[in-house]
Amino acid sequence: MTKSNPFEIAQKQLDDCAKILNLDPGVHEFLRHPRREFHVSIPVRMDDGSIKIFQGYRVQYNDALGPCKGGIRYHPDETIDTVRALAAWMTWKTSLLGLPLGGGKGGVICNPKELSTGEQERLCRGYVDMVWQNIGPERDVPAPDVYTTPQMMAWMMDEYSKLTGSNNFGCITGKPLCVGGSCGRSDATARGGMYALREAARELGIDLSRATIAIQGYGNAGSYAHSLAKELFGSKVVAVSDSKGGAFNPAGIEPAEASSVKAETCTVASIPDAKRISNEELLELNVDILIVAALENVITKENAGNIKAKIILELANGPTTPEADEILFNNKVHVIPDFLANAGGVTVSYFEMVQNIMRYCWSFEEVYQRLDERMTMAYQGVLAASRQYNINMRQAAYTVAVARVVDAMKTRGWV
Ligand SMILES: NC(=O)C1=CN([C@@H]2O[C@H](COP(=O)(O)OP(=O)(O)OC[C@H]3O[C@@H](n4cnc5c(N)ncnc54)[C@H](O)[C@@H]3O)[C@@H](O)[C@H]2O)C=CC1
Ligand SMILES: O=C(O)CCC(=O)C(=O)O
Repeated sequence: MTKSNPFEIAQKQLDDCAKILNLDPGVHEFLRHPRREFHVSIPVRMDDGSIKIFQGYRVQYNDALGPCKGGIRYHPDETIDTVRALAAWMTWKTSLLGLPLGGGKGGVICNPKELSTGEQERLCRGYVDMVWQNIGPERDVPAPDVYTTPQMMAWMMDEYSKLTGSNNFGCITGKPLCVGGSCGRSDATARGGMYALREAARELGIDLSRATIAIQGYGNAGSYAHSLAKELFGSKVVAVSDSKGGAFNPAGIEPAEASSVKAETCTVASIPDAKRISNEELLELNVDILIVAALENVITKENAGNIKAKIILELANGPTTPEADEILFNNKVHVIPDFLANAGGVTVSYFEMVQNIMRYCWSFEEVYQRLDERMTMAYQGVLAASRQYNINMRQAAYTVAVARVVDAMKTRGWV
């Protein structure tokens, strides 16, 4: 099976939306491509004294609604097309949530698991050295994504501050609390997803306190989804997985156990008393809710028909291909699409920017309440559009988000 190109998928999704909105062909073509992108070579002094060159990218997809915003991914399989797709999805995400921000994304081809702490720090500073003139609070504000951490954001913020000669905390989000981070950013992606899930369950008449859940991916998004599903709803998580495989226990898996096993063995697959399963098997389990929280293209036309969950919460970006979307819609599986489901992260990143610029420090309660309001409003808006046009939830999210970006472009006189 050939691996689908995420940017071609993002473009196909936009093409479907252009038809529904009857978009002007020129406007449609403009939105199919990033406005600007940077390709950089980053020299890093390795611990053995050698110099290694890493390839990096920053894509600024569209900034009609405000400065670009989006994470930086470190991954050995990173490609420019993955970054382009992620930057496009960021554009629709910030728009859908009503944030005064555009969409961007960054990436570096590397495996941080193979780098020492010192090498990671030099790579983070080197990345900023290459892009600092093109980012910043008024231009483009990066954040964490797959295999990047709050500590890395702190090094990047520090490098940017040194280069600009001021304490520029608002240049990057997802920072640790002691250097301008926000309460609630660490679990924001999963928490926002839980608020959307609560709305969907209410709509479908599913009692979350009795629901069973399987979670693919056990990093920032997936592990917090596990603990929050238990804390907020009392749901039973029966399966979890990461890049090394999965574990299934119909009696339920405790978040504390999964986290401690992962800390000790580097994988959740070795949880005792659980059956080892593959990532593919996890997707097809007989559960009420499937949470995908790893990478792109995991739900495809090959496996979509075998999915038994009633709700899919897409905390990952781009986990479902367009062919799979059609199958899921026909099978009445309620998909909470990525740029709605995982928008909690960028929403609290936006709160972090606001606090940095205004020198505020909001409490956890203030952050949770503001996040809940935005996620609930976004979910209800998408549901209403899906009913109005009889389209799936992803197409509905696109219609709301793209219309706002087009309106801003027209008002600014771009098109
Ligand atoms: N961290 C954030 O604030 C946000 C993250 N996302 C998305 O959520 C997804 C996960 O990101 P994070 O949790 O931040 O990353 P992370 O780096 O904290 O964790 C990634 C997890 O995915 C697992 N994984 C990697 N390859 C896998 C595979 N082939 N099969 C199964 N599991 C695999 C890893 O083992 C790890 O547990 C990504 O799609 C990311 O773009 C979306 C919005 C915000
Ligand atoms: O927090 C942010 O600014 C963006 C997070 C991100 O990369 C995403 O939502 O995919």
